[in-house]
Amino acid sequence: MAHVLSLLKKKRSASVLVITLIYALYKAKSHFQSQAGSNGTQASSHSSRNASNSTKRHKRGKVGVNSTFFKQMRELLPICIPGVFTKEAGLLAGLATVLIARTWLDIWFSAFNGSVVKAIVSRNKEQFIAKAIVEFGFMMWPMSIVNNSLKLTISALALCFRERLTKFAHNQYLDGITFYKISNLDNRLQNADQLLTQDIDKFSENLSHLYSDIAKPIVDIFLFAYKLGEAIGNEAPFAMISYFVLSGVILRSFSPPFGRYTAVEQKLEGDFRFTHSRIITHSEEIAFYGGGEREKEVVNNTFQKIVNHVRKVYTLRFLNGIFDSVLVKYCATMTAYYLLARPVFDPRYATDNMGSITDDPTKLMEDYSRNCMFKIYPPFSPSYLINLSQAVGRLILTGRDLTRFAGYTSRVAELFEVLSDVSKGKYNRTMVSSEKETTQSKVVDSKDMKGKVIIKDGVIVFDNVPIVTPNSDILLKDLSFKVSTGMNCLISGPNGCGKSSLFRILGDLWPLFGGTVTKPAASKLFYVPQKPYLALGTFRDQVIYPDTATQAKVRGFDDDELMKLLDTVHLGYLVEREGGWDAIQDWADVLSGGEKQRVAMARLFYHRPQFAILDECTSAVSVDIEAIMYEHARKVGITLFTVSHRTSLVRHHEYLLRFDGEGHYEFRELDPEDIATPFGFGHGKTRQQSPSKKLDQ
Ligand SMILES: Nc1ncnc2c1ncn2[C@@H]1O[C@H](COP(=O)(O)OP(=O)(O)OP(=O)(O)O)[C@@H](O)[C@H]1O
Repeated sequence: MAHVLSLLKKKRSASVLVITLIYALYKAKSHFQSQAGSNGTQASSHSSRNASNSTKRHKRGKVGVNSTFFKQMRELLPICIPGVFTKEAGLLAGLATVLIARTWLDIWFSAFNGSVVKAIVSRNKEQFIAKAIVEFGFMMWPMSIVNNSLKLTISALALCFRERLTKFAHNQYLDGITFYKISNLDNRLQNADQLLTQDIDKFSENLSHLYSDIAKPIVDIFLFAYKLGEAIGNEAPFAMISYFVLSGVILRSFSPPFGRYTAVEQKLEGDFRFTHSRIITHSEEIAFYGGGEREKEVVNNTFQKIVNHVRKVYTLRFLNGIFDSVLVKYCATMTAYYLLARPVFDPRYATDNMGSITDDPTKLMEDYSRNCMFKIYPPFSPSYLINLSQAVGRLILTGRDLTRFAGYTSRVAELFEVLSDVSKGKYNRTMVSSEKETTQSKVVDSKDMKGKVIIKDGVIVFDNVPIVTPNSDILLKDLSFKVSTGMNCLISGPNGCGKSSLFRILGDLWPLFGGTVTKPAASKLFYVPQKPYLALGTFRDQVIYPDTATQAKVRGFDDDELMKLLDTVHLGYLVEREGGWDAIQDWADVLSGGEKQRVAMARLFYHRPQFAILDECTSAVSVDIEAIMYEHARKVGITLFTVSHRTSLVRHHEYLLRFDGEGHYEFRELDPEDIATPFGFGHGKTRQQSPSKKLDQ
């Protein structure tokens, strides 16, 4: 009686332990779900752009193995495996062959091990040598080759998938100016760089494993269930599989949404990476300001968010893992012991391969070891039951890992969706209303724009064109002016009034909401910014960017011709100083501010467009060199639009386009008075406009 009571007590404490564990898992899951949600929101709250990301995530709902996941996979798989006669399809076929070979070797090994155990138990030395030395010595080669071929094929497949996806993404991202639009007009993606580098890689890696993680267990389940059925009766594999299916269902309903946590983690990693890349990009400015401490605070805060998130995920994985192991491993082992021992203890269930009453002990040992004994040679297991359990267990764990994979899938699919939308001219943007302090997501489709573009040489005409920012703020309601070849135009106005925005519309960077723009083809317009972009490559590449050396040669520019361009901007000394045309340096660091601006002017003379937009691009150049460059531009027939506040530039221009920053502008001929008071407002016709308003108000 006392024994029964103590057993009952033990059972009760075991049940209490299990209930406590399930409760802890449930609490941790719900606590963490709310944390993960706020994490995503917190990480997203530092800008309106990020706010949209979190809104988007909420709208998209749970990241997991659901209909969205399968839809995303249907879109991504044809990119990874574009056809039957491709390298990827070949590798998949190869992988299937290797997987079948692996299963065959597992079956061979189970039978082989039984024979070795029998040889030992019956003290049969000849049989032992024939099996353990000769047969195994021969078979170890195919085992080793098959195992390593499996790893090789999976790695090759992952690389092929990554290559396909990355090249596909690059083709869209770097097609035209999609890369600009993704970060300036659409704000669904925050870290395109991370998506293109890390997330595609992780997705490819997981996808390549997925095939073997699903295909191999399925093949194994059928084969080993058949073999085990032969050995200990057909109900045994059926009972085992039913048990696993049931435990899989229980696990699925209790498992936290690891897929969503993976997506949040990737986003936090992207934010962290971004804070570091900003420090590298702006190192000089930060150093001058002595901003190290401030930046440290920012990067540490961003990093802390990752640490908190990952720590919580690990905790949850720990609790989930305990529950998993008990259910999938240990309870399964108990069930397996029971099924295996049944033919031995109950003659009704005995078969020729296990538990027959006439069996001698060595035969029983051989049968037992073949059917059950635990794994001794990873990764080959000598037992049907272990192989079967492992196959089902692997399938269940793959199902669980699928949620993590769904996280990567959702990020990569979102990248491709945004790339496709943006390249078709569809932007999704969160508008921030300062008056109502609200954010609102808005879809803009370039096809709905009423603006018209006419391509024509020798003239730039803006006819009632509104200057509207991507945030739908109207800087100017309708702008009209006409500049023909040879008529340089000076543009002035206070900061933020829309001078550069005008050129963004002219250069097709921003959509044209209305009116008509007449301009030459894009190749006949050239933009020179205040901070010139210096490319990776040789010194020659800086002058001819974005052409290549071969294209420059085709255009008739050898190094002597390029030297003449450099002499025009008084930079001839640079070639020798920097070690020749083929020298490769970090040009943004090596050249001074004025030198960079003069290299950009040499680049302008190399391209010799019909019209050039000079956006404060000579601010660091002395007035005399500036004059030489302007005269040269006129000599070679480049008509200039100059944004500048320098009075010295007035004499190089015929027209003035001036904004007052309150929605008004004037366009008129420059007259001698302007040299003294250059940008006096009101000499000519002034267009009155209401100040900045939202487009749809
Ligand atoms: N990508 C963008 N998204 C939303 N608004 C923008 C974007 N780029 C610029 N703006 C807004 O458009 C307005 C005009 O900017 P723009 O760069 O044209 O000014 P600017 O006249 O060239 O100023 P500055 O003389 O300082 O260079 C500013 O209020 C700016 O905040």
